[in-house]
Amino acid sequence: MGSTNGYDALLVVSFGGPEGPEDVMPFLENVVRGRGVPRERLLEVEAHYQRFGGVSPINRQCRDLIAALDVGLPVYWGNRNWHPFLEDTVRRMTEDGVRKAAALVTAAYSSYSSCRQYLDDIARARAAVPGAPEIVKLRHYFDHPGFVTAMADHTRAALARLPEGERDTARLVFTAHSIPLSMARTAGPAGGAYEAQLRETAALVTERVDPERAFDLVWQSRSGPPQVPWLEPDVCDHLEALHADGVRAAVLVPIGFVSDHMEVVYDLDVEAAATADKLGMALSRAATAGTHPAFVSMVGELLAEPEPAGCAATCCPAPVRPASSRPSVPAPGGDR
Ligand SMILES: CC1=C(CCC(=O)O)c2cc3nc(cc4[nH]c(cc5[nH]c(cc1n2)c(C)c5CCC(=O)O)c(CCC(=O)O)c4C)C(CCC(=O)O)=C3C
Ligand SMILES: [Fe+2]
Repeated sequence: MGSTNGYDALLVVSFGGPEGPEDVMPFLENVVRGRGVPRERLLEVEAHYQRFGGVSPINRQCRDLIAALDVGLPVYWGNRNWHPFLEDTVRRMTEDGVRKAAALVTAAYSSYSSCRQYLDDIARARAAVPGAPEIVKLRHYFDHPGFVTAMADHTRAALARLPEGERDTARLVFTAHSIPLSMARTAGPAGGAYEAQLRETAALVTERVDPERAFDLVWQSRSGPPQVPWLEPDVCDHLEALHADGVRAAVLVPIGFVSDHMEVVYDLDVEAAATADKLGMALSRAATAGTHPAFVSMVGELLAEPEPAGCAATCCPAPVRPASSRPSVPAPGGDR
């Protein structure tokens, strides 16, 4: 396809995840360094990973997406929290003579966690490698027709998997990762962008699937200390509330994520599924965008767009954390 912006490579930037039992704790420590996540929560999450043999599905999904891409450029892959680390990838790109790469981040929305942290980690990796290429982050794609089409197709397929008698009245329940309220308030140029963008995508998907149907946006995977307020309601509490209102069936649509990684397969397919089971509700979970052809084509379309202006330095600032949650000694590699 070539590129109008002088890109000579595409860099896929993702979260990273463990690939075996012994990777799990060091990975989790990278993720939560300086973030004030209670130890008990960490051990709980460790058990989620160990239940799946210590292997997060996210790396396989990144490899599958990269294999499906056909953008006429060399494609590199680097993660924030596990191998292949961004810094190692940027070093390889530099050795290969890459001058200007476009970055596709596997997170579609604005917020500190889903945008700024990726930008910071790209900047840190570039700073560590002399002669590193310029890296231009592609724009947020939450409302791109490729992403919306993929999610709409997967939502229709999930509806079709419900028992026939429940399909017409099933509620669409869109989910995304909860974030602290302080982070939600400062997301995007004017604040509130994470939730507003998610609501917009949920509406766009619903419009394509069945404009008459009721839908909700709820949250999953909350962590952090209990006294810190995060976006609510949690998906499992919401299923209880729907049940109490007489709703008999729901389709969970994880629009907050682009692949069926651990937060999706554990928090929805294990936990939310158990809640629905207990309540006697029919539940079906839509696949994430993954390697849906419309999502794959979107990447080529983003590369052909005029070069994005990029986020202002003041956009999606790091949330102020309680002093007790900050490390007293900076960790090697900095505050990821
Ligand atoms: C907005 C958002 C996304 C979506 C955007 C994006 O995709 O980036 C996302 C994705 C992901 N989150 C993931 C994993 C984890 N997130 C954690 C912790 C946290 N996530 C947060 C936010 C988000 N997270 C926040 C505010 C925290 C609290 C700590 C902090 O303030 O930073 C923890 C620590 C344990 C825990 O506390 O749960 C883990 C293990 C994985 C990998 C899954 C796999 O391995 O398959 C993925 C894709
Ligand atoms: Fe997370």
